[in-house]
Amino acid sequence: MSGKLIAVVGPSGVGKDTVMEALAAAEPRLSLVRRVITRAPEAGGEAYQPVSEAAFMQMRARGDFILHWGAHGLLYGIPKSITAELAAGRDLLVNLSRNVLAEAGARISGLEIIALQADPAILAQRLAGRGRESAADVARRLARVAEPLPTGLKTHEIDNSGALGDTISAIRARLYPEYTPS
Ligand SMILES: Nc1ncnc2c1ncn2[C@@H]1O[C@H](COP(=O)(O)OP(=O)(O)O)[C@@H](O)[C@H]1O
Ligand SMILES: O=P(O)(O)OC[C@H]1O[C@H](OP(=O)(O)OP(=O)(O)O)[C@H](O)[C@@H]1O
Repeated sequence: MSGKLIAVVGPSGVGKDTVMEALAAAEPRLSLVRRVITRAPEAGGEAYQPVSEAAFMQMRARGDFILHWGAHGLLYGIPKSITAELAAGRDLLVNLSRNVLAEAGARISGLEIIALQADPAILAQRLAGRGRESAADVARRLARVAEPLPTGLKTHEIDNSGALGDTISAIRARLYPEYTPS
């Protein structure tokens, strides 16, 4: 049976990368998709493939990406090779822009969406605490307005304002109905 692509989305600072790491560590069925990003290699956070803008454009022209988008002054690409991994039955976790979900749903069968939410004051606090961006970049991230989520896709809305462990249990229960919290 084909694997499912699980897209984690939500505003900057909501905890996408943190939740994805913890989920992949807890669920042996899940692997993380490594994104291609025009971000400096030393920026930290998720494991990504850092590339120059020129290299990104070349990869895009070659058709290396199944999805790509721009946000926060950066370019992001999802390698086309994920289709072979899904066909091999692997479940994959990927951090996507909310703006590419409709396209993702049209291209990839078995897409499920984890839409993370948290209170605005918590987002501000978490972004400041993360320390990856300047104060100006944090302000821009908080002001970013995304498209509403498309309808007709299998979407799980999950609140990550509380403890990380609670979020992980809630997501596992939604993705894998046979999961029982220990
Ligand atoms: N449930 C949580 N409780 C406390 N801190 C969290 C929680 N989830 C994420 N964080 C923290 O919030 C910050 C932003 O998380 P991150 O995963 O980078 O968010 P995103 O990828 O959505 O921008 C990080 O410093 C992370 O450690
Ligand atoms: O269109 P949106 O849904 O608002 O998403 C915009 C971008 O923000 C996130 O990136 P990234 O993980 O680099 O930034 P973040 O850690 O600040 O969320 C997400 O993965 C998208 O690439």
